[in-house]
Amino acid sequence: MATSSANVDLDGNPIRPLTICMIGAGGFIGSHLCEKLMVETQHTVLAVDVYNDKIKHLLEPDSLPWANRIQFHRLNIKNDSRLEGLIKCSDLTVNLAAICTPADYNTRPLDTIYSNFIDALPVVKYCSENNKRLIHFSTCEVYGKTIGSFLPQDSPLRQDPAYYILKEDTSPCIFGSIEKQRWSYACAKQLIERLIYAEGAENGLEFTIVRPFNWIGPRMDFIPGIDGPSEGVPRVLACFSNNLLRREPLKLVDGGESQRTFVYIKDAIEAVHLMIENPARANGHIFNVGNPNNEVTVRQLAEMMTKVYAKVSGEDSIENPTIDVSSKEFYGEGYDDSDKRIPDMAIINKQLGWDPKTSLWDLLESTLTYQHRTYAEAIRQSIAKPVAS
Ligand SMILES: NC(=O)c1ccc[n+]([C@@H]2O[C@H](COP(=O)([O-])OP(=O)(O)OC[C@H]3O[C@@H](n4cnc5c(N)ncnc54)[C@H](O)[C@@H]3O)[C@@H](O)[C@H]2O)c1
Ligand SMILES: O=c1ccn([C@@H]2O[C@H](COP(=O)(O)OP(=O)(O)O[C@H]3OC[C@](O)(CO)[C@H]3O)[C@@H](O)[C@H]2O)c(=O)[nH]1
Repeated sequence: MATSSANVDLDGNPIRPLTICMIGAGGFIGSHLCEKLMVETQHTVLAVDVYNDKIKHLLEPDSLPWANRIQFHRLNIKNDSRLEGLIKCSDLTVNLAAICTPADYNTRPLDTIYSNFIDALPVVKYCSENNKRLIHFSTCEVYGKTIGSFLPQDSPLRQDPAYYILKEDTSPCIFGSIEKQRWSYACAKQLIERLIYAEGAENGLEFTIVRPFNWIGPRMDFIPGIDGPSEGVPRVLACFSNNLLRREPLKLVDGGESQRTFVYIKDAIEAVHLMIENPARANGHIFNVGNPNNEVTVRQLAEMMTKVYAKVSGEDSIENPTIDVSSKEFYGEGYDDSDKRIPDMAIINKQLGWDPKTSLWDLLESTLTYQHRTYAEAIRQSIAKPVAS
C-alpha cells in the first residue's frame, strides 16, 4: 500500500502544514481522522461538531504534544454564522456531518434529507465562493441496488461482476420507490454530489468526493443504554456488539441475506490521509473506499463476530446465537436494503496507490477486543442495578 511520508507527497513534492476545517470531527470517522492528523502529521484541525466525547482524548490535557494544533468548535452547522469564518481561515474543509444511521432514514426522513442535503449547501457554497478545497463524505449507498438484483434468481449473469461491481464512473444509481424512504438518505447524498460536481464544472471548486463502503472499528456509534439511548438502533457493528455483550441472540434482518464488504477504519483513514496530502491526484475525483476482499452476508458477519467475541472475551457463546426478525419489525415501514456492495478499486488505486490490507477476522478481533474492554463492565453493572420502582 502507498503511504505518504511525513514531508513529501506521492510525487515527491514537499507537504506544507495545512489548516483543516473538519465538520463532524466528533463522530466515528472524524475521531479517527483527527487522531491520525495529530499523531502522524503537522496539520492543524479546527474540529467542528455538536459533540466531542469521541475526541476528548485528543483535546485534553493541554500538555498533549499536539495541543496547539487542534481546536474544538461546538457548533451546529444548521444555524451558526461562525461556519463561514472557520472555512475562510482554513486551507481545506472536510465535511463528515450527517445523519447516517439506517434506522433514521425511514423514521426521520425529513431530518435525514435536511442533514444530508440542505445543511451541506452552505459548506459547499462557502468553499466555492472562497476558493477553498473541499473533501465531502458521500456514501456507497448512492449506488443503491445492483443491476444483478433485478435478474431472475437462477440467471447465470448474477455471477458476472459486470452486474454487481460498483464503479464510480459507470455504475447507475438504482433506488427503490418513493415510499421506500430508506432511499431518502442515498438520494440526498446523490444530489449533494451532483451539486459539488456542478460547482467544480461551472465555478472551479476544487473537490474530492469519498464514498465509504462500511468502514468499521472502535468508537463506531454507541451501545444502547450505555453511551446512547436504550431504544436506539445503531449500525450493524454496534447492534451485534451490544447483543454479544449482553449475551442476547444477534438479530438478523430479513434472514441476514444482504451482503456487505467491511473495511477497517484504520485502513480507510490512510486513504483519506493520502487525499488530503495529494490534492493534484485527488481533486475532481470521486473515490470508492472499501475492501472488496472482505465480503460476507450479514448472517456470516454475525457468525464470525460470535466466534471472535468468544475468543476475545473468553466466554462461550450462547446456545442460539442468532434470531430472525423482519425489517418491518426492526426498522419500521419504508425500510429497504442494498443487496450487495463490492467497490471497484481501480480509480483510488491508480490515483493514490491505495489498497486496504486488514482481513475481516483481524479487524473484528481488534474491534471486539476494544468493545469488550470498553463496555463489558458497564453492561454488567447496568444489568446488576435494581430497577427503580
Ligand atoms: N461509517 C461508514 O461506514 C460510512 C459509510 C458511508 C458514508 N459515511 C459518511 O461518512 C460521514 C461520517 O460518518 P460517521 O460514520 O463518522 O458518522 P457519525 O454519525 O459517527 O459522525 C457524524 C458526525 O457529524 C456530526 N453532525 C451531524 N450533524 C451536524 C450538524 N448539523 N452540525 C455539527 N455536527 C453535526 C455528528 O454529531 C457526528 O459526530 C457521513 O457523512 C456518512 O454519511 C460513513
Ligand atoms: O441488528 C442488525 C442491524 C443491521 N442488520 C442488517 O445489517 C446490514 C448493514 O446494516 P448497517 O450497518 O446498519 O447499515 P447499511 O450497511 O445498510 O447502511 C450504511 O452503509 C453506509 C451508510 O451510508 C453509513 O454508514 C449507512 O447507510 C443491513 O442489511 C441491515 O438490515 C441486521 O441484520 N441486524
